[in-house]
Amino acid sequence: MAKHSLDKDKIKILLLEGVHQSALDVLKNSGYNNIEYHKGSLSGDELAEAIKDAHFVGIRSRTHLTKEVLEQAEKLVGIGCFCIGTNQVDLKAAELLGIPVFNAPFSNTRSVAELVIGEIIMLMRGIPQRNASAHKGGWIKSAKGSYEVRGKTLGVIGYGHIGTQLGILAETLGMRVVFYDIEDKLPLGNAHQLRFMNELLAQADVVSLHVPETPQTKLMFGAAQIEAMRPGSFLINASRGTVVDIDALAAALESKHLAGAAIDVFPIEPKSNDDEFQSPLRGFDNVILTPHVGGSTEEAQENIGIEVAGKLAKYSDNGSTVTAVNFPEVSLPQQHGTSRLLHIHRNRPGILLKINQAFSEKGINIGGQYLQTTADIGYVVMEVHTDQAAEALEELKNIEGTIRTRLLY
Ligand SMILES: NC(=O)C1=CN([C@@H]2O[C@H](COP(=O)(O)OP(=O)(O)OC[C@H]3O[C@@H](n4cnc5c(N)ncnc54)[C@H](O)[C@@H]3O)[C@@H](O)[C@H]2O)C=CC1
Ligand SMILES: O=C(O)CCC(=O)C(=O)O
Repeated sequence: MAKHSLDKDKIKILLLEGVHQSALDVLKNSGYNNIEYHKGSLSGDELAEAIKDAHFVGIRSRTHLTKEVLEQAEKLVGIGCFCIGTNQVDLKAAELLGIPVFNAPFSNTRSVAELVIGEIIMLMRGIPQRNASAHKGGWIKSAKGSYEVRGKTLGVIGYGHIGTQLGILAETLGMRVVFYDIEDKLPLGNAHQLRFMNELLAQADVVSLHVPETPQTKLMFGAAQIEAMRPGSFLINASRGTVVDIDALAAALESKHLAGAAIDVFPIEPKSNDDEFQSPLRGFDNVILTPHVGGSTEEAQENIGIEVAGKLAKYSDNGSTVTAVNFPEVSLPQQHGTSRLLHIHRNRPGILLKINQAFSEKGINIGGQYLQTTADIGYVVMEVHTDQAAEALEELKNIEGTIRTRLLY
């Protein structure tokens, strides 16, 4: 029978931001019932209080797990981002504290691509302003400024999982697709990669941004890029709010250089649905504003729940870190008849030697050993006879450079 260094009922899992019921089902089916569930995000003292005795935490994009928050979370062993973006977590701090971070790299990508397709059609038909007018009793029955998407050019910036799917969907509507990416990418369908972003901006009737938040993408789309877009074209951003200079965008809408925009992500987003949304883009009838719902569909959230909860349960059960975004990746078979020890340490020469020496001096036989490292940390998983597991754990705790140890079973 499997034994954990902690009884599964003592492993507290904190789930925030209303992650899908499927996550709870997976965790409960894996024997984890000590779950604290919150519909919204937490911050400040509330977050510190809830996370201080949690072993795992599950979040979406609103909860910020900074170095300070993580340092207060003394029991935390794993983080699940129930989304794609992991920029809301200080990944380096988590790594140095020996905490792997998992996400769902694909599960909501189709949902984002579908939303953007809908927005392209709505924007090119001038629907947002007609809709706004009709709500006020107006009636703009006119073809002026309304276009089919067929034959128009879509410029995709960031041709990854979302950008590629968007390109394929746009082509089925008869659009021509060009893209810009810092990497050489295989163009799908008839898409065409352009070497310079400005080439794309000069050609595109609609520009859609699908880059991750990195130091390089911060404000990468500012006044100069907006100015380089074709007069009367449209901008869509469902990537991250830090990528676009919102004031520059507002100015281009004000001057009518751009005919409209669809924005799903903002530099500052309300912490909960009860907080007011503030943005210089409020009040433009030709702008579709959505509350960061690009990936918020029932299908995506259910799949994300299953995927990320499964990764957390697997790490807790057998130490597997495959697909962790900040951690050495170790893929492990289930072990029978032995106990498994996890040891996370500062990556410096000789640690493995010290572990093996310590075990050898105590007569602890190692049945299996797996080691992976990053530049800063090492992650070693060992199998030992169950009778010797407790003694082996004590030995591991005393190895210089140890960040964290766990005995699984
Ligand atoms: N609005 C929403 O609800 C959602 C937003 N997202 C955001 O969308 C982003 C993209 O998602 P995926 O397509 O799955 O990511 P991905 O990692 O598959 O693709 C990103 C692409 O951007 C490229 N890239 C990186 N830096 C670049 C730069 N400076 N210039 C041009 N290209 C650059 C990469 O080479 C890569 O091809 C996520 O990182 C996330 O922030 C993701 C899901 C839902
Ligand atoms: O659904 C969410 O909470 C965030 C979606 C997102 O932006 C992502 O997956 O990166």
